[in-house]
Amino acid sequence: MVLSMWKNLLQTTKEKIIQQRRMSLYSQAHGYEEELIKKKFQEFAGGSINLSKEDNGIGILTLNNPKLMNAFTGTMMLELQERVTELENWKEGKGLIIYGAGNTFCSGSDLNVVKAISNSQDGMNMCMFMQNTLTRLMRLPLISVALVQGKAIGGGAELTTACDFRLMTPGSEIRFVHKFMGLVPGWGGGARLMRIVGSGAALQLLSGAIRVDPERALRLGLSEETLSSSDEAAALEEARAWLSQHTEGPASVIRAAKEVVAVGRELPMEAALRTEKDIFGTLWGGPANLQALARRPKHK
Ligand SMILES: C[C@@H](C(=O)O)C(=O)SCCNC(=O)CCNC(=O)[C@H](O)C(C)(C)COP(=O)(O)OP(=O)(O)OC[C@H]1O[C@@H](n2cnc3c(N)ncnc32)[C@H](O)[C@@H]1OP(=O)(O)O
Repeated sequence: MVLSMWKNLLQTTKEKIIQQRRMSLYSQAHGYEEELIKKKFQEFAGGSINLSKEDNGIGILTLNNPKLMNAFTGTMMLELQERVTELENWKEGKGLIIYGAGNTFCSGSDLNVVKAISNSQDGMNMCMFMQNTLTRLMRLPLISVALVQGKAIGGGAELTTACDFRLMTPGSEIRFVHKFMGLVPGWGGGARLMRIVGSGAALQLLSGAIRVDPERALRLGLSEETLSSSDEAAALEEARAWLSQHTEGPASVIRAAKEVVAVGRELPMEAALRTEKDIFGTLWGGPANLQALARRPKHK
């Protein structure tokens, strides 16, 4: 009786955590017209967003539109949303690598789309669509890495900030070129960049549209490591090896570690502490915890 009540409580807590994570920032109440912008995106087809889920719990998300330096067409924005939903439902997942096809990361929105939706209503809807998607991406219970080869420009630079970590290859760059477009970031990249590098550095990168090479990125704490290879397959292998160090272990524990950090990053202290308590409760007395107790490991 007590056990079944405990199990029910645990289940409710888990559902509450999942619901919070998947919540969209914008709804109709904010003037957001999702169906309208989705219909518009359908008109601008090309490229794809591909996902492969590996047995080791690492997902590989490929931005695939190399003839436009992996710029986001309308259908790619729609596919990104679908792949994020797929990743939210991937219970065995522990990590995610995002990279671009053809040795370059992503050059932001397809400028043909930008031109065609340059009115205010479409622009706001596109902004809210991408903020919703990238916020859900950031909150995935997966440790995520942007593998930056070649260029991450505009919206591409913004996308890297929705990942937990950035790894750069020699000669690559991250550049917020928005000011040259008469804009500021609209996919949430400004707010996220500020939290990664601090307000002074973020302001410099945005106002100067500064080209951030791997050395500068390391200094700023924008990049975790400069990989040794610029070759696509070799760099991907290096990124896999880097990420594996952090994803080794039971999925329940790795996912919970990411969730604790994700809520700590976003919520005020008291709310973060309460959520941490809920996440802790999903692990305490669970299989990984009991097995560890039985093994009595020493951490020398
Ligand atoms: C504001 C933000 C948002 O929506 O919120 C955005 O992301 S706006 C988008 C911000 N991104 C940009 O403004 C990127 C503009 N593109 C560039 O600066 C450059 O193409 C680079 C990305 C630096 C790459 O230069 P690189 O000399 O290596 O190659 P390239 O210029 O020959 O590019 C190869 C082909 O890809 C196309 N291409 C590159 N980026 C594109 C983009 N974002 N939209 C549409 N086409 C694009 C080029 O026009 C070219 O096609 P053709 O050979 O047919 O000419």
